[in-house]
Amino acid sequence: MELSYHEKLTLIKLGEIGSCKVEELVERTKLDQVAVMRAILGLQSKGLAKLHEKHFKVVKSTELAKKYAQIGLPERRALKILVERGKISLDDLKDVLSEDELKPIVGLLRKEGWASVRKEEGKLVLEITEKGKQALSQKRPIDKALELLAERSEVEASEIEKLVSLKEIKRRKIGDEESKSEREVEITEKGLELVKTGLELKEEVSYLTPELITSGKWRNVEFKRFNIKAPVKVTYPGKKQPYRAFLDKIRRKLIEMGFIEMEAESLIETQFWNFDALFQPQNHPARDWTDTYQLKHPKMGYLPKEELVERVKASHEHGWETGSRGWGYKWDPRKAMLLMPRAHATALSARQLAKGVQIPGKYFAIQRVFRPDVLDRTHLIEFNQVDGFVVGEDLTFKNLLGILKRFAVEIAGAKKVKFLPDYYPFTEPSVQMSAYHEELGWVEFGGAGIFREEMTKALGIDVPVIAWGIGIDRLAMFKLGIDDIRYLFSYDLRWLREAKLVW
Ligand SMILES: N[C@@H](Cc1ccccc1)C(=O)O
Repeated sequence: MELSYHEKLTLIKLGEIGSCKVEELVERTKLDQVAVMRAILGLQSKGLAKLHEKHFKVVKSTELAKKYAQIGLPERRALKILVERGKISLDDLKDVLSEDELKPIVGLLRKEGWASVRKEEGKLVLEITEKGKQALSQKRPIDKALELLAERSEVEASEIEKLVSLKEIKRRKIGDEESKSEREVEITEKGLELVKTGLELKEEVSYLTPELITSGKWRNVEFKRFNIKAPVKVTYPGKKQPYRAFLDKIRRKLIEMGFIEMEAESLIETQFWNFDALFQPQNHPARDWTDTYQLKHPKMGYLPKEELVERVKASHEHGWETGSRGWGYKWDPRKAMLLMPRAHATALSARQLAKGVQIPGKYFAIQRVFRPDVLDRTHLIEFNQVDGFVVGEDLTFKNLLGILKRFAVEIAGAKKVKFLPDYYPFTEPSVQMSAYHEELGWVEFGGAGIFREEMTKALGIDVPVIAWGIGIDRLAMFKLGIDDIRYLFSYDLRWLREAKLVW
């Protein structure tokens, strides 16, 4: 049987006396009250000790009791005078009794049979009796009760009641009644046996310290077991915003998979990087104000170095050196300069390719993007995309599907994936990917494809680039257990405190 150090110590001490009050065990073990109680309860649950709770009444002495113990009860004080003088009037008692005490004194003395009472010349006269003469040297039960109370200040009611009634104590205002309980512990047969067979009392420690290790003392101590299932007070330590934590986990995963994070300096982009560099024609309907936001002020930004702009222009107009015929229209640099909040994270991929990349190389970005929509439970005008690409000599469409599948498994925890043909102006071929989620069913996960040569060549890349863009907010909703996408940005303290992130 496994006993804690406190339990062992308590059991050994209890074994020495068999049974005692909890307080006594506190004294004997030199542990604090809480530790002893916990040990006793532990021993009790193992059948080694029993805790009995006793309820009883006590009488607590009052200030008056202490005073009376010194100067004597009123009737005794009166008796003293009587004994001295033999015969007195009430006035003679005024020096030794207060007004309150004076009132009932005649009745008291008579009841005790210590004095006879007569009227002489219209005045009450008290005269000592034989009994009265003896009384001074005798203790009545009430005198004994008073002594007890004065001595101990708290006496078990049953003890007092052997002398006088509690009613009498109260009437004389020398004691107040109070209920008390006392806990007594008793060792059981089983406990006694265990003590007899000898318990090894090793020092128990709760914390492993450097000193314990370096001194080698750890060999001689016992490590306290923690009950990690014990209920505790709920606390809300500071933590990351749940959605932020989710995004950070995705970032971590991608970094672990060997991806390099792309930089994004701002949320604002020129149309050049959002569209033109991606071979998206200037008359493409997605460039319309209904599909993207436009910046009112300032309206325009800067284009990159001329050489690059020229290549992009040539690609759009006639396909440049790619063998493609391009889109066959007059490319307008002023349109490319318009500023907008970034509408997809693929803009960052274009920027990275133009900046230069490691070949082979893998890149990603987690980016806030903006698109006009009507806000509701499942739509926000801003959301997050994870975009990325892999660049390398021999990459094929098959590699793309393999990577996407891995993503769906690693990021979404999907068991199955499905690819459907799709269209994007910047990829050929293009696919749309859906991931099967146990609870959500088929979830559209994102788009992907091989970047068109008209795009990559203009950006200075001569090898295949496979690319994808994934929307992760629906996944976040699921992981965070919410059914309203607006909650991702909620200030609701309760949600912020309690939202769980199970990866
Ligand atoms: N940018 C596309 C996704 C995509 C990225 C890269 C390649 C193909 C498609 C979107 O926002 O839907």
